[in-house]
Amino acid sequence: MLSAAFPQTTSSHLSLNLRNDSLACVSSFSSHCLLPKRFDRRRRSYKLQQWTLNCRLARVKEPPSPNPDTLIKEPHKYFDQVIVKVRSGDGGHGAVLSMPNQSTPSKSQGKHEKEKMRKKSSYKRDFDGSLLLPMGGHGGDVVIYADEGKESLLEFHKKSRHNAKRGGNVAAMGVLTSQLQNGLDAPTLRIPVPLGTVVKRKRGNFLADLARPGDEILVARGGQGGISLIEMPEHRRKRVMALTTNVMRDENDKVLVFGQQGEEVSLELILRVVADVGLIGLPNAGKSTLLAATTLAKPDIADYPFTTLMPNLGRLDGDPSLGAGKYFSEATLADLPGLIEGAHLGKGLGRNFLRHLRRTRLLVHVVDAAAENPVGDYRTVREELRMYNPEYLERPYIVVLNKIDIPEARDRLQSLIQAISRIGRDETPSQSDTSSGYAIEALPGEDDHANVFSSGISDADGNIKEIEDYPRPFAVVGASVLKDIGTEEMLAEIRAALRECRDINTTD
Ligand SMILES: Nc1nc2c(ncn2[C@@H]2O[C@H](COP(=O)(O)OP(=O)(O)OP(=O)(O)O)[C@@H](O)[C@H]2O)c(=O)[nH]1
Repeated sequence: MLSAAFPQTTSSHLSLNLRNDSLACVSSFSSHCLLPKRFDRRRRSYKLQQWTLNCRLARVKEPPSPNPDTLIKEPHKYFDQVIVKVRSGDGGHGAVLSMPNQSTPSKSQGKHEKEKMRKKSSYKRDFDGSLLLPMGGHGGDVVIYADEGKESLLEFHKKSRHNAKRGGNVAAMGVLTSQLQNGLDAPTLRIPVPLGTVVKRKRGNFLADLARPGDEILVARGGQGGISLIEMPEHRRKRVMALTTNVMRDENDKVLVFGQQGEEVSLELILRVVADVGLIGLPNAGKSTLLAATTLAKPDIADYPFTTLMPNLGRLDGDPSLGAGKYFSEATLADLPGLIEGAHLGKGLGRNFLRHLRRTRLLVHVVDAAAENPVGDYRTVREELRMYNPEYLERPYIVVLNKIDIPEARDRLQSLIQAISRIGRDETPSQSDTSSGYAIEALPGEDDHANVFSSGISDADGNIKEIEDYPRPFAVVGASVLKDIGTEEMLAEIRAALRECRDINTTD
């Protein structure tokens, strides 16, 4: 159970423990938990005090796939997936106006007085001379955009409703004057999300993949402002209609004065980390320590599992030995939360985290070389990847045998390197293998699990492929990222593998 693995010190949001067996929601953290109020069977969600958690059952087809029966009944907390409701602003109202009482200038009035009167009635006019009547302000649009400064979707769990402002009304006292202005347009509500956020309609329609800084999408258009109408007694209408068509004929016309309503949409935001390198391994292997040692990132590090609950990103500098070309070896590293056996079935939040691998082009397997069975641990993680999406096993990767500052690890380093190097197909991935596996961009709208049963899990004869049937690592290196032993060699291997991936990609 994940609950057993969570330490007391984890933040309050971890106190949620949601089981979705038999579509029942149970809390095992009784002292911390927000208790569910009721289950909405149609939406498969529970309304909690402030949060809506979606117990989505994975869509599955056939063994060895996870299916609703085989899914591990673990707490699911979608740190990187959230439903939000946005509402654009209503349009401001126009006004029902009457023409001011104006006496027609008599012949006896002087030129000066006539000019004064003309100025007084110099209403705003269109190019054809017709009167321009003021309009209500446009309601605020809602735009979601990718912002480099944002790291997670957590804030949307706390605040899931976002409303744009309504447009301003025409501020009129009922009489048309030349000073009348349009109602103020409401500002666009711009909602920042982390790079790599996929925006979908709640019912599944793909809208956008905000992968690059500045990518944005208009998700709700603000309502149009209402128009203004001139109210005139019947006998004077003819004259005014020569000036404008906006003359009120009967009471029903008043609906035109009201601003259009804004639209409300429910959206699903899904974060897929955009990184060149994905760090994977069992909890406590030292992934966060590796990230902190090689980049400026400051992930939480502790000697209990699941310290990392959100992918942390760090920027790896280029290789100085490459001179001007060093920038080509710069890369973003993502420290992904630890995988455990059964991750592909949802255990330890595994399915949530595994999807972050899809935009990486190199995997770095971090193995605790001081653990009881490092080779077994390595196999466990490979197996989880295979079960989740076998194409991840076609991706280039290197293995870092970490913690070699510990004597037991150091003593068996060579035998571990040999054992791990032997596991897998004796070739580097071919171009045909990589054409699908290395793709850094996901297909828009493609479901995360859509590839699980693609050709990768079985060979041409339909035989299930084992770990041994997938490529071997580019390199297996020993290091202690904590004590800075072998870090440079490890970085050199990561950069070399990255260059290799780039070369493969450019020849595709
Ligand atoms: N002796 C030794 N300890 C290390 C080394 N690298 C990491 N550790 C320790 O191992 C523990 C776990 O390290 P993390 O970096 O949090 O491990 P992780 O893989 O990110 O763990 P999760 O967040 O659970 O996935 C911490 O106490 C680290 O100080 C190392 O090279 N040598």
